[in-house]
Amino acid sequence: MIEIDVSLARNTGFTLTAQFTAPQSGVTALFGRSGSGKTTIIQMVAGSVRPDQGQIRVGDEVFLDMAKGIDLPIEKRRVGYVFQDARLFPHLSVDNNLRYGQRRARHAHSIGFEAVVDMLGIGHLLKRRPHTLSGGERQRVAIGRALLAQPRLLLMDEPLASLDEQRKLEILPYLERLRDDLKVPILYVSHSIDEVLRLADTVAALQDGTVLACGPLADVLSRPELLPVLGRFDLGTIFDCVVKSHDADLSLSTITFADGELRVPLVDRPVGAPVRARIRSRDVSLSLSRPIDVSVTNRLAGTIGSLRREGGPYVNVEVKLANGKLQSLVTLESVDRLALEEGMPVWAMIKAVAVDSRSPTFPVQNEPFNPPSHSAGPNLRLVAGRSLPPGLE
Ligand SMILES: Nc1ncnc2c1ncn2[C@@H]1O[C@H](COP(=O)(O)OP(=O)(O)OP(=O)(O)O)[C@@H](O)[C@H]1O
Repeated sequence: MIEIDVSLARNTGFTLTAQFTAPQSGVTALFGRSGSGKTTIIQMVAGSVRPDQGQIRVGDEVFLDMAKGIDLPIEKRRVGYVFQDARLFPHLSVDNNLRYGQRRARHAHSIGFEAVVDMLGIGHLLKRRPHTLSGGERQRVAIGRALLAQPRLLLMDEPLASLDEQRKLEILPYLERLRDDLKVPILYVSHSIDEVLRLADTVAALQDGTVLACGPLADVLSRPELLPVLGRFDLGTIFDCVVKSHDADLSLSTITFADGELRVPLVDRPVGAPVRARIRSRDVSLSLSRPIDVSVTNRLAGTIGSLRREGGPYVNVEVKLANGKLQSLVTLESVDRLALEEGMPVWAMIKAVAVDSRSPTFPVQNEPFNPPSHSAGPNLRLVAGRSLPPGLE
């Protein structure tokens, strides 16, 4: 396990009191708004910032124990650090930047040069100097350099933050390969829910220097405590699913999870592949009877677990499914009209286009789903089996 229990009062008035544990495997995202203390925590893990009090342990290795006077020097911590900007040596070629990382390794080389170059797709860049690379290429080299120092833990501080959307999409698959192919645990700082959703196994959500929640991604991202971090309209439910089938004509896939199936916009992964589906609470509506003549594709039967009044007209309804649960954000008016109460059976309805499905293993849909344009008309006709009504042609 990675165990962090630290406190620090900055002279700027910022106070950090963070306690959480994360598995010593996979990606743990430190997620929160700007200024919540994410970077401060990883600087403490790296050893460049010392807390006033606390302990940091990674597996058997105690990095820091202020009470016992233990403060392992930076070089003995064996952590790799990737910053927002690549910070490569400008006078060295890509090859020599990577070799520099390799020379810093004080341990047996389990991560080989060729493997890293191959995994990050930087073989063709080896002779080039950093200033001739794109931002995304530079970041891939920086990651390679950090990995070749054979870290026991990789710290990544918003490694995509300085890149435009296109470059981000370019680099995400490499990060996914890193996560899946290497056994190096990663602490990943981000304030992007999309990145977290795509990369993280565990999430520690921070606000104003405290950890609001920490645990498996699906569990943490659906917790109401996350409201200040995610905002009301981004709270939701995450299901770990498997691709069951594709319907290319309709541009839809069917994915299955513990509580049934969902129809979602076509997922670019083979049948049998794992995908994560994220359903925002605001995209889930409720019905007391089995919905028949509605356009909504996905319907799940459950019972109301709880109703929680939010600010304004909103009520968050937790719907218990046979195995899991689903959050729905409705108005107080609807709660009154349907006389919703705990224990009541309901149908939860989710539009197919509202399900954001991403692969925890490989890129799926990098772009938000765009509703079909009129050129998708033939497919729509296929669904209906008849001509579209005038005006929709
Ligand atoms: N060296 C420093 N001295 C004093 N205060 C600092 C220092 N570094 C950061 N802070 C303050 O500590 C707080 C947390 O900063 P930190 O960089 O950890 O946040 P963050 O969550 O990583 O933010 P961002 O997403 O913007 O990078 C902020 O209020 C910041 O102003």
